[in-house]
Amino acid sequence: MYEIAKTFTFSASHRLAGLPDGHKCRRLHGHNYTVQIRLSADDLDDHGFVADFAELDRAARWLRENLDHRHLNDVMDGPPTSERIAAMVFKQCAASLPGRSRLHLSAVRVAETATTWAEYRPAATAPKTEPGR
Ligand SMILES: Nc1nc2c(c(=O)[nH]1)N=C([C@H](O)[C@H](O)COP(=O)(O)OP(=O)(O)OP(=O)(O)O)CN2
Ligand SMILES: [Zn+2]
Repeated sequence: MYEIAKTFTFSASHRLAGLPDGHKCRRLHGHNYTVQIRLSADDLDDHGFVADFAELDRAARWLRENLDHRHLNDVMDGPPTSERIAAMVFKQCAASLPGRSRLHLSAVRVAETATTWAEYRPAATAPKTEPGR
């Protein structure tokens, strides 16, 4: 299987109001989010591409138009965690991809900081855990 990826950024504010009293993330704050969108295929097209990287630009349009410089609590129902943002972006990007069965949106990864990330991928393509773990 081949996989391509492109990374996008957006800036937004949020607060995670359901966290315990005193947790710093209950307070209004913001992040420069990084979103990596990954597209896979079992074979390549006539150009030797999984898909033109421009396909990923199109998939990310929703992200730029709907999340950049927004307050994420206003955009989402429920807590705007990285995990839930990744799932939301995945669903939106999947809907905007061309309807060619050769291509699969394999994962969306969201990072709030340089050292943390959360990823959403459909269960069918999730890596298997080792027995006994
Ligand atoms: N599993 C998750 N945990 C946390 C999330 C999340 O989306 N998923 N989000 C937060 C907050 O948004 C917080 O702003 C980020 O927390 P953290 O990485 O701790 O941020 P810092 O830059 O302050 O990191 P330090 O290592 O503490 O300096 C919290 N948890
Ligand atoms: Zn935060």
